[in-house]
Amino acid sequence: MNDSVIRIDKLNLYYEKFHALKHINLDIPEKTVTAFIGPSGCGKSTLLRTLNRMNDMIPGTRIEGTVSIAGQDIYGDTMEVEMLRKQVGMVFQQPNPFPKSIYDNVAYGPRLHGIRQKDKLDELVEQSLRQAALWEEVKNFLKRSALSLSGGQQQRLCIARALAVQPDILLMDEATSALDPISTMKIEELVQELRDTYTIVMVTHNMHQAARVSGRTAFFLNGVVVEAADTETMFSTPQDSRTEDYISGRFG
Ligand SMILES: Nc1ncnc2c1ncn2[C@@H]1O[C@H](COP(=O)(O)OP(=O)(O)OP(=O)(O)O)[C@@H](O)[C@H]1O
Repeated sequence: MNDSVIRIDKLNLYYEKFHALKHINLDIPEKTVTAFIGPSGCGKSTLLRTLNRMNDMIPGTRIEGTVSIAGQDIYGDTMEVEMLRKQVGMVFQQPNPFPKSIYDNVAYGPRLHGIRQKDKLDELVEQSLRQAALWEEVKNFLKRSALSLSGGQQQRLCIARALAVQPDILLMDEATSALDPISTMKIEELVQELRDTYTIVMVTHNMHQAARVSGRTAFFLNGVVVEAADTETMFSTPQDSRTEDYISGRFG
């Protein structure tokens, strides 16, 4: 396992009185794809959101314990949330491009962080679209509305937008579940290309997807991480009978 870049220690999360995450201890290795799997409502997205403090936006949420990224406590007093979100990008289930041009979607983050020179922006836009395997399809239409793209292209555009601010970590919350099989395959291939450069954490309902693309898997049940292991080990020799029941399709 690569060195851990994210360390989650004794984490509890409450939505008002509801105890959604219970005493989570989990290390997430850098430059690896880690998959969160488990039945609906078990806390996968909730844990993912704690990693870039998206849960701050949900009123009534309270956490205990620590999450540190590259050694820094992200809930500590000195953490700047804007910088955290630059370091930890996120892609959601539904592609959500801005109603702007393809170019402006990708340039949005860099501009927000103060980059104004056209050459530099052009370079970042091209590089990000190439990394997201979309450049060849859109290079002649960069001024076109992002909303004119197909769902799969929109999702790759959202990945390009996330990569444009040069994050270290990319969070993907069921990023292919709204896509057709071919677009899903393209995103999976893309994730495999990105995994040597970025730390990727993905929530997926699809165990086959977890097995195909991740190096590490964590299995969740009722707000608890039951087991975390190398994906191959988890799928071939799960340690906990609940993991075995889930991956063999007995529930969920
Ligand atoms: N904003 C919220 N307010 C209150 N409860 C919430 C909120 N978001 C999630 N929950 C509850 O927390 C629990 C965990 O939800 P979460 O979305 O993290 O699960 P999940 O494993 O990602 O599920 P799914 O696979 O269906 O997306 C669920 O019981 C859910 O109803």
